[in-house]
Amino acid sequence: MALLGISLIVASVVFVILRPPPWLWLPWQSAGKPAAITDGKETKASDRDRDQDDGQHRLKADAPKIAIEPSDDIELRISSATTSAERSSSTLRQRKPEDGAPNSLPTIVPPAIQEPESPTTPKAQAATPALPVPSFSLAEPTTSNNMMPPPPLPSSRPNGRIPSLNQFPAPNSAQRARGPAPNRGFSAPSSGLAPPPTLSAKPPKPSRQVVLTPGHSPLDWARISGPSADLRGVESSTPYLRVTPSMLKVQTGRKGKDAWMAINGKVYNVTPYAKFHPGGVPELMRGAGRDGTKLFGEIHPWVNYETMLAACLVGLLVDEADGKEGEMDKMD
Ligand code: HEM
Repeated sequence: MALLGISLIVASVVFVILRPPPWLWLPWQSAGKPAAITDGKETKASDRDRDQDDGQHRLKADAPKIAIEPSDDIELRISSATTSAERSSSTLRQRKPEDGAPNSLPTIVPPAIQEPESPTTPKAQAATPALPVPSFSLAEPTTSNNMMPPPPLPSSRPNGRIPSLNQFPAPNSAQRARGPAPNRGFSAPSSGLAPPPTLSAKPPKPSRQVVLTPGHSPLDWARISGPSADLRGVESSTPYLRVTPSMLKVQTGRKGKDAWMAINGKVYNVTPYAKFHPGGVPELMRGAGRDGTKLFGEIHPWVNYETMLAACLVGLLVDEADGKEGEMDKMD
């Protein structure tokens, strides 16, 4: 008898384990985690029968407990499209299972915000440039096709000379055949843009002019050596002399005698001019008692000595024989 009772108890426990009554799940479902959403297709027939047996009580208890289990299968996708209504909408959707099984969970898609077709106030949108904006950097130069190539490097010049423009006028032109223009100097045929020889020559020597004493400026000399002045240092009634080299040689400016100087066949008494000479007295006396034509021309050929020394003209430089003839004529 006791064995029969124990067997019934064991059988009841086994039955309860195998077929648990629905009321046993209520405390667990309310206190534990929410029940998983199950699809009707996957529900076993026995479970459907059990649910039907539970009646309205089971439906009321399970209906509000439909929830979404937070799991890795649900992702939040925010669309960044800017051209449609999806721009400002976010879609919460369920990812399909990897194994290709049918989607068993419902998809929850929030309603998209419908923008009006013609908004009253236009929205500002970032203008999309038609062409890519070029960017500059100090990095290595790229070989992109839309970039302007660098300028060509200057070709190596032979002899390192600066290139010159074409010669003008052309060598075979009629203008060149007539010769250079008057008063324009002579230009080298191959000069091009090269500076004229006067600019490319050596720098001029430093000035050797001296400081003249007061009252001996060029203007003072011009004033005292006017047309009516006679600075020859001889008798005013004496005509122009025929000066021989022997006569000239003793007029050195020393021993109480005036300094005479012959320039281009004319003999001048330069003693009155000595203190007015910009080059100084010693320089002027280098040509005293001799023919100073060459020396004068080497230093300042541009000086108009004939006008400046007109009042100092003594006579003409003649040969010794011509001087003798003059002496003979004077005696006759
Ligand atoms: C043959 C003898 C002569 C010698 C050695 C001589 C020497 C010199 C020297 C060294 C100078 C300075 C040049 C300079 O600026 O660096 C000079 C200037 C000058 N000399 Fe003579 N001279 C002589 C005859 C004369 C005579 C006869 C005259 C008179 C017309 C004269 C008029 C001048 C004038 C006007 C200057 C200033 C030139 C200038 O500023 O460009 N010289 N001379």
